[in-house]
Amino acid sequence: MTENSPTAFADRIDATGVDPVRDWSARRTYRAADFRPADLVAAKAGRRVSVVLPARNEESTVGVIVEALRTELVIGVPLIDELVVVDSHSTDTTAAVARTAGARVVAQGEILPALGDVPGKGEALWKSLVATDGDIVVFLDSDLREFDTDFAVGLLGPLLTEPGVVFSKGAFDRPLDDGRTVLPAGGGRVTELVARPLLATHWPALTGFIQPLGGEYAGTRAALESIPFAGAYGVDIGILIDLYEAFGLDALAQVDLGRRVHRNSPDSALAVMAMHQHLAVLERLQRHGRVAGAAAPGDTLRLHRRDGVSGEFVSESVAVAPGERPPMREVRGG
Ligand SMILES: O=c1ccn([C@@H]2O[C@H](COP(=O)(O)OP(=O)(O)O)[C@@H](O)[C@H]2O)c(=O)[nH]1
Ligand SMILES: O=C(O)[C@@H](COP(=O)(O)O)O[C@H]1O[C@H](CO)[C@@H](O)[C@H](O)[C@H]1O
Repeated sequence: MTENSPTAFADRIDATGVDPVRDWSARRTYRAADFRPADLVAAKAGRRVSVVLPARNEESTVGVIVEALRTELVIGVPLIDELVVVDSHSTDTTAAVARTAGARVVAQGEILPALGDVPGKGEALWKSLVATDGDIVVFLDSDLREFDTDFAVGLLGPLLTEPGVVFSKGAFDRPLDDGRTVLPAGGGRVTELVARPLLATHWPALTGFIQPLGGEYAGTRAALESIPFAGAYGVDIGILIDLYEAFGLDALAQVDLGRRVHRNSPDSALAVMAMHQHLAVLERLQRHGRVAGAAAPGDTLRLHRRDGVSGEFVSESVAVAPGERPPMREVRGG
């Protein structure tokens, strides 16, 4: 148990009105613009940085992302020491496009073959730890549109400059591409309908994370190699929960990366993704002793939006206490 572990961390507003999540957010929310690549190169102080892109059938976007990272943050300034694409059983030209753009491409199935291979993003990220050697590892999705290398700079910022921070997660606006146009909001459907309510119920301390499922995050190798990786799309929420349980909230940070546009899957695919969240959370409820009765469930849903005036993210808390009524026959004395 760390000084910030759940049993020590007052997960909800206490009697004095102190809101620990709001205090954490004020202390550990950064902006990509807070960090300059050249300053971060100096801050590396001998540490190596690996950037990993898990990619399954991303031929239309992976090349642009790799080329931008290589041009600006490998050749332009030596911030990134290795740029690796994990080819996650693609059936298109993802591997060739990524290689041509300058990435080292590793086939997911060829890493740790003795341990077999499980389809899914979680396997790609877990195996990437074997295929890379950086002291800090940055994960970026390969289906991003409008990619900006500030995503990597921002995520590396707190890890290279804030002692004690072992993990940083991207925060951003989530437009929704409905196939005809890109709507300004509406993305992050599994986040809003599944992950955020699950965390509000079981891990209120993590409700300050604006995008708990976003695929853009970074961690120290030591921290990432100390926790299990949930399979498939449960990996993202699993890493967040397990690093919180192991290192406490103040070791985690989030960085405002602006706006994130990616390929939006159909609802049918999101149902499977949603089930991955439930399975990852259920496993962690048991593992971290948050079984029923160990702690009162959260009763507040913290919603985030970008303020039109300040341009900063603001949050509002909605009380959620549905309660329950007893069987009517008991009320009637039956
Ligand atoms: O089996 C898989 C599934 C997904 N991905 C990658 O993981 C990232 C996030 O997946 P996806 O875009 O399908 O999720 P979404 O962002 O739509 O929730 C993308 O770079 C995918 O190419 C992967 O490497 N292996
Ligand atoms: O945030 C979400 O709800 C989902 C789906 O996003 P959209 O509704 O398609 O914008 O996307 C995220 O979730 C996946 C599962 O954790 C991550 O792997 C993806 O990187 C992330 O984009």
